[in-house]
Amino acid sequence: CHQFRLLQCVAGPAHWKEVFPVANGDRQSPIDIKTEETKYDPSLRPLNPNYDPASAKIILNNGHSTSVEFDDTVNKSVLTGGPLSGTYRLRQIHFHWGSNDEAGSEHAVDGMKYAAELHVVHWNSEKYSSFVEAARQSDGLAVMAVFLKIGECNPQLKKITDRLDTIRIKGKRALFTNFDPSCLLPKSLDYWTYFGSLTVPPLLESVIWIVLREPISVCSEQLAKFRSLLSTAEDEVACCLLRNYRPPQPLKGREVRRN
Ligand SMILES: COc1ccc(C[C@@]2(O)NC(=S)NC2=O)c(OC)c1
Ligand SMILES: [Zn+2]
Repeated sequence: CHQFRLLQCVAGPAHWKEVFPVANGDRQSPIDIKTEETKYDPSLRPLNPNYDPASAKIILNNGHSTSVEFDDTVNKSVLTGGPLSGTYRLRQIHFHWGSNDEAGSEHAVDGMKYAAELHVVHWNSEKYSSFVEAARQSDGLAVMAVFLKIGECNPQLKKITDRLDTIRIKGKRALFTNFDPSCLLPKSLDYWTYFGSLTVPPLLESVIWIVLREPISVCSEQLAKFRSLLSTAEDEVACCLLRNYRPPQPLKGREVRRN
């Protein structure tokens, strides 16, 4: 797996700018949220996630993360409110984690990183006709980020971690339905919001980030299951997907607002 490591290190975040110059752009994600510098904005509304469990379709290992993909051909599962104008349609959820419990989240709060981070990805179905089109627009995507803090095993997350052994190899997928991702949201939907980007190439600067302030819990055993996923396909030397978080990027004068 050594030579693969070499390949991975060449393809690591420090080298992305050589292939994707936007990596040095003005609205890159993730960021370190300095809570003292966030600005209360009374115009921010409550978040209004409204998901239909029947939208869930499959669980997938794409080699970079594990995701649950939803049917986004109609406005059945949507996010409205918060900083958003219009309706954003649920597309998928996926996770970021690290090689140990001390780090793994993409966003940081006053320099502190959580063990992992959930991204709930939506696209602006009012203005654009597909996810791919929306992903190229400055207001195309809305991603809700939820921090996972080491503690009690999370019974809702168990619905996902119990299925990971069936999709260990990159490219594997399995049916996964009757799942409402609201079950992974904390009690409080208070949030910070800022304009940013995807955190994996092509790093498109099309994301309205909504970072929930309250974490949900995850236990070490559940995180270990994420790390046992393989970043390699059937015919390759097996390599575990030990970490998949991008480090915080320069704020470049952006404002982080809070409700
Ligand atoms: C072009 O479409 C893309 C490309 C990459 C990702 C993955 C990611 O970069 N985006 C976020 S958010 N976290 C990530 O790891 C994506 O996720 C919805 C959609
Ligand atoms: Zn992500």
